[in-house]
Amino acid sequence: MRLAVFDLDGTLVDSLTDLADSVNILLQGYGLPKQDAEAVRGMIGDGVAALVERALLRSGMPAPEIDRTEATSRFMDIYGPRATEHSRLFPGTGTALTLMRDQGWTLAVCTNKPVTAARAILDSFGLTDLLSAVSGGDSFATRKPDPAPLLGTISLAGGDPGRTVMIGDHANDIHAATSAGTRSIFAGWGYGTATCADGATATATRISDVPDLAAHLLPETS
Ligand SMILES: O=C(O)COP(=O)(O)O
Ligand SMILES: [Mg+2]
Repeated sequence: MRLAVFDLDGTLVDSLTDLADSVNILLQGYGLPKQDAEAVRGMIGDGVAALVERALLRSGMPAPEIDRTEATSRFMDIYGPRATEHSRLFPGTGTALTLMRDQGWTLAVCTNKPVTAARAILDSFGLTDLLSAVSGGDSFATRKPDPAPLLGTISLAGGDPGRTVMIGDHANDIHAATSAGTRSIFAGWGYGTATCADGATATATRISDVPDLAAHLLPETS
């Protein structure tokens, strides 16, 4: 079988506005200045604790004046209920995933976002039934760029790294794929910068290009 493992934020879902709004509600609660969405965009990709840490630092609040664990839990309380208020699938996502599933691909998600939030978001967009495995930043002992969560997701989906392609918008996704021995497609429509594509097997500019590109990287009969 052929397996396609997708990243979530910046790859399947444009979640920037809800993440930025939640960051700003958190900062406001601490009496700190707001951050614009473009700044928050560069903070996404290493999980929620890193996002909170970066936002606090950028707002001028160095450790240890605010308890980071408490701030992260506050953030999740804020973000949880509003995670799909403005978030939308990138155009063509549902069609691309359905097409790949119909072409015989097994599909999975490996995100650094906490898995409960990831599952709720995937559910709200009706994607859960298409996916054989979903893992988050708290599903395994480590997060991307470590290959372990990707390898764990591949195993949960019943796949094999040599027959897997990872699709993601961050250098973490590409590095995890390289270390895990999978092919990779850099999601050029997401939140990463051009250098995040370094080392990727291929780059796509829109998700609608992924089915053909993935089939080219992993032909059915190879
Ligand atoms: O939670 C994050 O920082 C981003 O998650 P992602 O791995 O889906 O891009
Ligand atoms: Mg991402």
